[in-house]
Amino acid sequence: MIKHVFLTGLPGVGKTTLVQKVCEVMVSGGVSLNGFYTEEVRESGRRVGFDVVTVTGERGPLSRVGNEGSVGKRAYKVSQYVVDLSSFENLALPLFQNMGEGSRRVFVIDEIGKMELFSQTFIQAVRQALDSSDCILGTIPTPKGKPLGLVEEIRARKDVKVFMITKENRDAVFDEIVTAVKECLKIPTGKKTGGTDNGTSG
Ligand SMILES: Nc1ncnc2c1ncn2[C@@H]1O[C@H](COP(=O)(O)OP(=O)(O)OP(=O)(O)O)[C@@H](O)[C@H]1O
Repeated sequence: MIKHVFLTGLPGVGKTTLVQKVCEVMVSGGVSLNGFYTEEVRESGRRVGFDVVTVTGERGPLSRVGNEGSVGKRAYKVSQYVVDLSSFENLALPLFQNMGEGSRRVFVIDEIGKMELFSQTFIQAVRQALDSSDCILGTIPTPKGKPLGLVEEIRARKDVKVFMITKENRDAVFDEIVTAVKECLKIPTGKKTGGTDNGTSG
């Protein structure tokens, strides 16, 4: 029985767009939504960092091009970006406070990547969320370089379905993702279910 759905794939293949489209369908079917997206921030056509944007539209910086000094004590670097962990935690962590209290709720976690994983509190919150009754619709990076502990845990769970997204399959796989999320929420899909599925589709 699957409880959560994650999309993986190379940067820019369309994971966030798919999550947003799936959420639109779910909301129009009466499902409530919580969680956050990560959005790139551009200035004069150049990427200068990433913002965290909650599903209700609150926004704050996750990272910016710069040096550690510009963020203060709790700053970490990923490539040329300095991660503003306090800002990330202030915006993202409160969203996890009422996990599993609503019925038929999708919790968006876009994404669980290197920047977000500097926060141990976030890691603990995601672990709790995985064991709550909310359906997580999240994104994780493709395996590359050093394994990211929590991401490996997610991939290994029997109650998680992971879809591998490519530019070629991103339109075709949409209906399958909607069906998987409905299964997590126990919304009838007209499709027979059976056994556990931890496969990587696509
Ligand atoms: N089905 C689609 N058809 C056309 N363009 C698309 C489609 N899906 C996404 N795009 C475009 O591709 C770009 C990247 O999409 P998106 O941000 O969803 O990718 P991503 O995989 O989430 O990227 P990242 O890993 O960097 O967050 C965006 O400009 C988006 O508008």
